[in-house]
Amino acid sequence: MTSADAASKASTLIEALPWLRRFHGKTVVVKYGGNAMVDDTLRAGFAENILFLRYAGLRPVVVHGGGPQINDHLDRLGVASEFAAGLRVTTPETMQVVRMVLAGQVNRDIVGLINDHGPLAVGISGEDARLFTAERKPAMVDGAPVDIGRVGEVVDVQVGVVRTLLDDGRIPVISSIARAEDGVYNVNADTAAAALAAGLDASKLIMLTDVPGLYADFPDNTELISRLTASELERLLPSLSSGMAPKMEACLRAVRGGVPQAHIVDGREPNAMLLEVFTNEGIGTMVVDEVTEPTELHQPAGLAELAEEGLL
Ligand SMILES: Nc1ncnc2c1ncn2[C@@H]1O[C@H](COP(=O)(O)OP(=O)(O)O)[C@@H](O)[C@H]1O
Ligand SMILES: CC(=O)N[C@@H](CCC(=O)OP(=O)(O)O)C(=O)O
Repeated sequence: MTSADAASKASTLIEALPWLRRFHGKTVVVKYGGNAMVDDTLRAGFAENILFLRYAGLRPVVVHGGGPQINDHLDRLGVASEFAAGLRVTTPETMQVVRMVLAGQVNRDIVGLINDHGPLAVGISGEDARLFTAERKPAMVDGAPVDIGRVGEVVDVQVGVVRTLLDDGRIPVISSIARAEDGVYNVNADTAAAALAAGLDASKLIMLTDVPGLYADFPDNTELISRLTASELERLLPSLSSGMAPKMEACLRAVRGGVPQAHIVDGREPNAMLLEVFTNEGIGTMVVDEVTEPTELHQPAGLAELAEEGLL
């Protein structure tokens, strides 16, 4: 290694130090989307990043989707996938497939990837210990109500099981399925992650997806919005389409629910999560509440504070 390389590596580590202190012991909910998990190298990198967060002293919680994996399975069964307002139209038969793929396949795969490095991940479904309770979600398309079947809106979150796992040093990995009085419901994973982040009083919600962030004028990709407040987002929401609508709605819900920062980050970018948490600039799109002082968000802990707390 040249001395310039060594100096640059060392300065990256030093840049991370105040952020390590700031997020030490803090809960971070990471939403892992199906489109960001289609490649083996990316999946392995995701597991490493989650472990890095955990070993750096944060309390990461994974909420996963698996839309493309559900589509593949339905395809093999000869069933067409249908979406309305960014949500899967879910018949009782489709619900069986959603549950099987998310809880039986995708959840197991993520838990296995993390546990290749040590016995930390524990997979659960949102049905377990009544983590998520849902009500049927009404949907509107072009101003008219449409029946999207067993799609749920999370109306209650019982975080006890997740806290117990975190207190035990585990990494909870959660499928976006919820229970209601009349059976199980399909919850969009962005929505589930936001509800959980608010329920846990998480310090951050990070949504990993397959775009660098929110584009101002999608599909035009010249202007990426790097930061916006909850009320700016509220005004923008009606103009958003497809996958981004539930994602940004979820960010809004998390921030309004008390989560200080919600981020959209490109899961195809190696180490995206680490760059978001441990660097001064961060990456992607960040949503914050208007009452949050920008300095509070961008100011890592000072070295003097670190020394005071015995961390230096
Ligand atoms: N304004 C926008 N900015 C960026 N992406 C957008 C926007 N509007 C719609 N999209 C689409 O949303 C997709 C991400 O949502 P989705 O496919 O549901 O991802 P995931 O599986 O990660 O939840 C992007 O790939 C992009 O095609
Ligand atoms: C109601 C609804 O649309 N549920 C989603 C749940 C999975 C999901 O959200 O997966 P991604 O995060 O990969 O998009 C679905 O059935 O596809």
